[in-house]
Amino acid sequence: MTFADCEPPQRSRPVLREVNFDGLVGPSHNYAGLSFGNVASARNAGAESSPRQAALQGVRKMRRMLGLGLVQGLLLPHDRPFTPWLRELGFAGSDDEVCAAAWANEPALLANVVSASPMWTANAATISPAPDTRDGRCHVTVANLSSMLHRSIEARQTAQQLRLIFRDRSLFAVHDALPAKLTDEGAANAMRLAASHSDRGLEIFVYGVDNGGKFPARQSRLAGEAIARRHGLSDEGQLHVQQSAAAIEAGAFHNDVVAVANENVLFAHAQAFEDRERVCDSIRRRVPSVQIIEAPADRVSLADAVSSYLFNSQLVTLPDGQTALIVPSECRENAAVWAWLNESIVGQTAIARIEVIEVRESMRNGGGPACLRLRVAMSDAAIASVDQRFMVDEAACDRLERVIETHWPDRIAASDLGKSELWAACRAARQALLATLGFRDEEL
Ligand SMILES: NCCC[C@H](NC(=O)CCC(=O)O)C(=O)O
Repeated sequence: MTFADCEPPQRSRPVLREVNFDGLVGPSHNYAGLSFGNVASARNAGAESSPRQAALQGVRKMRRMLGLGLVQGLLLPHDRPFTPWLRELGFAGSDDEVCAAAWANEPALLANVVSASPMWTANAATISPAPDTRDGRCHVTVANLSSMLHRSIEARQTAQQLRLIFRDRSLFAVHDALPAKLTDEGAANAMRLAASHSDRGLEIFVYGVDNGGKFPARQSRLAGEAIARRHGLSDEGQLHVQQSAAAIEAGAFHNDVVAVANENVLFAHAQAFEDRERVCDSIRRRVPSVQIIEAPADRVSLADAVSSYLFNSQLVTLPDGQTALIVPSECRENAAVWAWLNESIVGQTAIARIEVIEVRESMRNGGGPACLRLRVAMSDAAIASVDQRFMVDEAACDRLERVIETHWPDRIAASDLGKSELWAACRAARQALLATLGFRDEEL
């Protein structure tokens, strides 16, 4: 059965466009090696970071998207070091005393509340656009990110921002994070396939299973099922798929390291899913117009997919209807990946065009172009309803660059994490950003 068979014809169906909300890289961006199973994070543990370069690379990415005619939004860095969390663990005194005591007690505790990990907004929430849901609203579930300690701290502040952005409750429903045992990493493990953004879609939830491998599975099946239920998806409109154990073992800690979808195009590694044939058959049955573009393992190994982040590209529809793949520059540096893309993909498949962008600072923590954005398909009325301080145009990029250049630390070395100068610089930088964008203290 396809959607066309079971749906009444939709009258005056609004046109939806995708908005990408990029996470602005926070002033505390550093390499503390906190994400077990994320090979880039482990490899770069202890290296010196450049928060300023990282944030500027992010703004340049937003400019590129605007230049392509796409709609761009942003999510803000969280309060760091996040002392309320340390206080819950019993540390007391002034903010600096709390941080110093945590550092002296166990440096990793402080590293957790300093991490700039909210930049990867593909993990902020899972989105079900309006055409997919029973009540016709766009549903949003904040991710609990409970697999990794540093990321489990994010949900509270993320929820606060998403409620500010999606404030019109006739158009949006923002749900709190699921209970921690239902590990949920948000949109990085969800894909949507539909004839177009405006049509009713098939939402694919990809979960992992822990079966004695060396790396943890970070998304539970129960989380995807709970999200589908609370968002009001139909049975035909959801599919729950197991990520392949081989992909997790190769370092694909989220599905978006091995697969990405846009409208009716699915771009994936042949070893992305546990039961590939069955998954592809169910997708083809439910979305008859789907085009599945697969990288065979003999052209692109899982190791190449993970090191180049080929599938962590943004797959987008340009205003002229063409499909473009926005790849990280690491793809151009990988001979096998670059040859396959140019010989077999561009112009030979639905992917008409490739854009190369550089987000190297984020990549070194395992976050590519797709990790840095939360995509939300919305009608123009819904776009107009969001808090416009979270929408980005060229002038906003100019303002962001100025505040980053003035306030973001140039470098952070591992030993800097315990220094009060760094904590003060991070607080001041965020305050300057909030003031620049017109936020009052009590709002965030
Ligand atoms: N979607 C990309 C997420 C990358 C993220 N990296 C990190 O948190 C690295 C943090 C550190 O090692 O400091 C993660 O693994 O969740």
